[in-house]
Amino acid sequence: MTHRDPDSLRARAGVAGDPNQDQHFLVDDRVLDRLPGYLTDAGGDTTHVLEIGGGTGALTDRLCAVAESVTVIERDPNLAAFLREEFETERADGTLTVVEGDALDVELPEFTASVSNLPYGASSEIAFQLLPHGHPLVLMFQLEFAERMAAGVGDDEYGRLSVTANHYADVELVETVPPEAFAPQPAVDSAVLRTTPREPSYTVPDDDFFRSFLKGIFTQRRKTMRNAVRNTTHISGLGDGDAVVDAADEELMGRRAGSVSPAEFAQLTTLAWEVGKPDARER
Ligand SMILES: C[S@@+](CC[C@H](N)C(=O)[O-])C[C@H]1O[C@@H](n2cnc3c(N)ncnc32)[C@H](O)[C@@H]1O
Repeated sequence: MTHRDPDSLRARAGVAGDPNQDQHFLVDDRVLDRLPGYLTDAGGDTTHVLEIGGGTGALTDRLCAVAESVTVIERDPNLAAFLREEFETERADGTLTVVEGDALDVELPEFTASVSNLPYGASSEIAFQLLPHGHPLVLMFQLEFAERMAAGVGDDEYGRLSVTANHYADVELVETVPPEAFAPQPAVDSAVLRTTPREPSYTVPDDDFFRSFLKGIFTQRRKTMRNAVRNTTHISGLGDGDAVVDAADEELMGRRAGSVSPAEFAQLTTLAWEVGKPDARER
């Protein structure tokens, strides 16, 4: 199947792309052609694919070819107007809906999967808004961020982002993408992550407390867990860090956060919730 040419789309839209608005359009056909495959090869449901940040529509075009329906959200009014005009046929036959607005403000439609080349300035917020929906995602990020999301325990990049993302899904880095694949070119390499939703193998008593506990601990990743728990009660909201340290496993308290698995963090969170008097319990 022939697809719309990314350079012709940019020419018809009459835009160069504004890096200050996170506008880096994909112009490499091979990368564009591979992106929907990361979803369909893994059996992802293409009934309703959500794309965040449509730009000039090069990816939108590829998604319309594989999905029953697509909704694209685009913040820039000029680009949203261009998408409406360029994809008039797809809109008329019900394949495509164009939503003009900020992905962090608009109400997201029901979707079965998302494939998006994310605006990097909001990629973390958008990813963590999408992950709890429990659908497969194929998302382009800055490489460094993608590596942190996909890292496993013991890896250099393992941290709060890895544990939080792993709570919702298996995360794989499927492709790194150089700056030359985009126009205008970003300053850094990019990477595509595929997330496959699943229930975590552990439970936590309160998701918000789990997140703030992790946030606190990983600000002190070079310290022992003992000191990290004690020193970060202002972030985690723990009333009594010492009680948690006293009740927790000695060996675990002597380690550093980078070697503590998501399941061990969950266990410690449960203990902290029970003995550490977190603020969140009072809500
Ligand atoms: C990295 S570009 C990707 C464009 C296109 N999908 C492509 O691959 O060529 C990100 C797009 O998101 C838009 N954008 C930036 N911030 C946004 C936000 N908060 N909500 C929705 N769209 C946003 C930008 O205007 C830009 O068109």
